Amino acid sequence: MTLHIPTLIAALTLGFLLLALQMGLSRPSWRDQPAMACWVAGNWAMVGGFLALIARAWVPLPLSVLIGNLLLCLGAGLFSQAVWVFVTEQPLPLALRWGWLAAALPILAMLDWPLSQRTSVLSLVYAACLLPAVWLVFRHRAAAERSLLMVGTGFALTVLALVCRAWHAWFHPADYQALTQPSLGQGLTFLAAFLTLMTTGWGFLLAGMERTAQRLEVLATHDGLTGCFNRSTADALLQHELQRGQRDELPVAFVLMDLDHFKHINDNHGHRAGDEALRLFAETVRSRLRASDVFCRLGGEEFGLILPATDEAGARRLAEDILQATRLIGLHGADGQPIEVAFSAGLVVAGSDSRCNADHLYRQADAALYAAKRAGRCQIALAQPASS
Ligand SMILES: Nc1nc2c(ncn2[C@@H]2O[C@H](COP(=O)(O)OP(=O)(O)OP(=O)(O)O)[C@@H](O)[C@H]2O)c(=O)[nH]1
Repeated sequence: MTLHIPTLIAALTLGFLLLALQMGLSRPSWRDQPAMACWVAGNWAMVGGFLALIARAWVPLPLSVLIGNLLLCLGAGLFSQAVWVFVTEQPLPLALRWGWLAAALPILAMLDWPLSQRTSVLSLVYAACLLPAVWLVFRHRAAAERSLLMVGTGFALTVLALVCRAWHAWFHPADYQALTQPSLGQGLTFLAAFLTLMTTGWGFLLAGMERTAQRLEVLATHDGLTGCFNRSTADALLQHELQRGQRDELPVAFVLMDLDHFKHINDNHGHRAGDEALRLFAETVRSRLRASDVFCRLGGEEFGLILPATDEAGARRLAEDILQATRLIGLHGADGQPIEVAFSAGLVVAGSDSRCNADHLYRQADAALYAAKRAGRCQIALAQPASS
């Protein structure tokens, strides 16, 4: 059995071309997603590389070898760079970019080498271009999207196929007299290397969609400014925790916090300072919570804390601690003036035997908060124990 190499090259060229066209046509510009833009560029480099290899029937062989291999090397480097940008959200380190350029230089020196030796060395060069991406994906596997793990695995298989091709070309030079020579070994390693590389493109697209879906989910459930859960998520979580508390016979505390004289911060120091106060307050609170506590922004400068398995004494201790820490937030206005940040809070505890619902608890906490404001602010008021 042999594999017809010109047919393989034509099929792979078409495959990369279709992928590049689909990615290019699905969006006029990937400028806001540099990783995808990089992958699309890599696809075009692959198409160009294969076309240059095909063109050896009409152009001088050294030109076809030089341009074809430079473009294939560039394509592999761009795929690797796309994964790097996707995972780290940083541009590729300069040293790696120069490293890839240096990796492509031996092509110049190999123009008059026998095809078998050139194939062997170039296969290792392509593999080296992909290795940083494989290393990066598996290093970040815990945080990486599942589809990105498929990309990393695809790259690893490509590297393996390229190493096999390098080995095969070195030890079976008779199979590599010409690129179009019918040979099972040459055809299989060629097909395996470039087919795995092409299919990682679909995995990369899926990883991009997976990340977009995750970000949309965070946007739908969280507040963009502070990173807290938003109001609708808070309502659902409070109801859920109340039901769990009743089932497990454990109390659930709810603390409703409202920043004091927040309008003054906005009016005197501007909305940016107001936003910064909200962000710093959220950070201060978050640094004091247990993993099971739920922190949410209920609107404007009003925040809620849902504390499962927490009694009144525990909730009050935590709220006092947060109040003290909030007063130590060192925020300054543009004029250098210190900005005082403090809050008033209403605290309510749903006992393990109470049957109250989230609305009821919220109303009680709100009444207690109102009492704290009327009593002079910067304090925590306790509501009557919640019951149905
Ligand atoms: N900077 C900023 N301001 C906000 C945001 N959301 C709401 N606000 C402002 O927060 C202010 C709330 O003012 P008030 O409801 O009078 O509350 P307050 O000044 O804290 O008064 P007390 O609660 O009685 O102490 C309003 O000026 C809103 O415009 C936000 O996301 N960023």
